Amino acid sequence: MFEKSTWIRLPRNVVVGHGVRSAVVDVVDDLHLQGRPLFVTSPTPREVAADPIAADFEAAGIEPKIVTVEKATFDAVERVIEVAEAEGAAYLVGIGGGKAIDIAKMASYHLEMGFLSVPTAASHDGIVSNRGSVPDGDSRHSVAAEPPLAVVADTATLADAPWELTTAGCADIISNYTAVMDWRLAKRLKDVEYSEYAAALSEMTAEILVDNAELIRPGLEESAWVVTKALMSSGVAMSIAGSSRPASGAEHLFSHQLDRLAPGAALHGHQVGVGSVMTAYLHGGDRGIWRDIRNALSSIDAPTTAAELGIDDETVVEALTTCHEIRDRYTILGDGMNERAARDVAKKTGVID
Ligand SMILES: NC(=O)C1=CN([C@@H]2O[C@H](COP(=O)(O)OP(=O)(O)OC[C@H]3O[C@@H](n4cnc5c(N)ncnc54)[C@H](OP(=O)(O)O)[C@@H]3O)[C@@H](O)[C@H]2O)C=CC1
Ligand SMILES: O=C(CO)COP(=O)(O)O
Ligand SMILES: [Zn+2]
Repeated sequence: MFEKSTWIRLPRNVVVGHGVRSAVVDVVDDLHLQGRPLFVTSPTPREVAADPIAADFEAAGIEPKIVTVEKATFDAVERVIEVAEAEGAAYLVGIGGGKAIDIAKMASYHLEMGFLSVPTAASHDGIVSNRGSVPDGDSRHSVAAEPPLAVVADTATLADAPWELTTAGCADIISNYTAVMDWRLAKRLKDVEYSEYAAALSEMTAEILVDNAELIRPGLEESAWVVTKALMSSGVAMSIAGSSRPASGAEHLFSHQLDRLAPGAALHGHQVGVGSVMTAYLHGGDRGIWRDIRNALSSIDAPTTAAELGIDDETVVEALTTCHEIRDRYTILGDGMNERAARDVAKKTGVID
């Protein structure tokens, strides 16, 4: 008997483009959301987007409450939940980079309340996904969270954000190549749950981004457009899969371990990009696609070496040899690399000297 079932939760409205920030209030209306919103933001995004959006709401007769978070922590999620309850908020709006959006996403999951994602940085593919990532003890990887009811991505705001945030978003997408290789390997060796649609979408997203790499330049609003569409597509692949598998393999394990060993040293996307160069080598050896990945990263100004990440060589080796323990996710790292093998791959790919 056929007993399979699936439940894919995707945003109902996706609005991307120049100046669409002013459409948030219309999106709320289109979704028939009633009552008082709670905006979750962080300091810079508050200035560049949350305050102007609040003014639009006020002009429409809606008085939003705003909470500003400084760090992605569970305390911050708790505080947002408390304020939402105390103020009788009807829905949340996450306005900012990954920090603000993840906190809003996780608080709304707990509150069983809808939320809207309004990214101010094209820095990673969590802007549309059903995954939230807030450090919890030693753990750094994402967990299930509320997917947004809508995403409103203003390319004018995204293009004005620091360039390295955009290159981090690009590198997060380029790393989909190795994430999918790991997922297919795990399917073959461990028969893990696998979706060919999600894998193909994730791969195609990386391919389209690489094919359009010449459009990704600082100060070009079109870059924000190309990258944001790719981030959306990658987030949708995760929602179809019901896990971060299509966009997170061993290169993400490596990055999560760097977050523990060298907190705050580099951006998520930049770390996964460098991880992807090395795990591509592990998959395909010298004739594999590791050079293509490295060249794609270089072409959009993303780091390809430990030095460019601002992380020392020994930390890279330590992360490579220990990151398989981070979570129960089978990848090319298997049950772990020894130090000699880790040093070898990092040297052969030019990540360390
Ligand atoms: N859910 C998921 O699947 C994923 C989640 N993540 C999580 O996302 C976070 C990383 O995302 P990231 O966006 O880099 O982090 P942040 O939200 O911390 O943003 C990075 C920096 O950019 C600033 N910023 C944001 N928007 C603008 C803007 N328009 N102009 C100027 N500065 C701006 C922020 O300012 P300020 O300091 O004032 O806030 C901050 O200093 C991590 O917490 C990570 O764990 C990462 C990958 C996937
Ligand atoms: O960053 C992600 C996808 O790009 C989410 O992956 P993780 O589940 O490994 O945190
Ligand atoms: Zn990522």
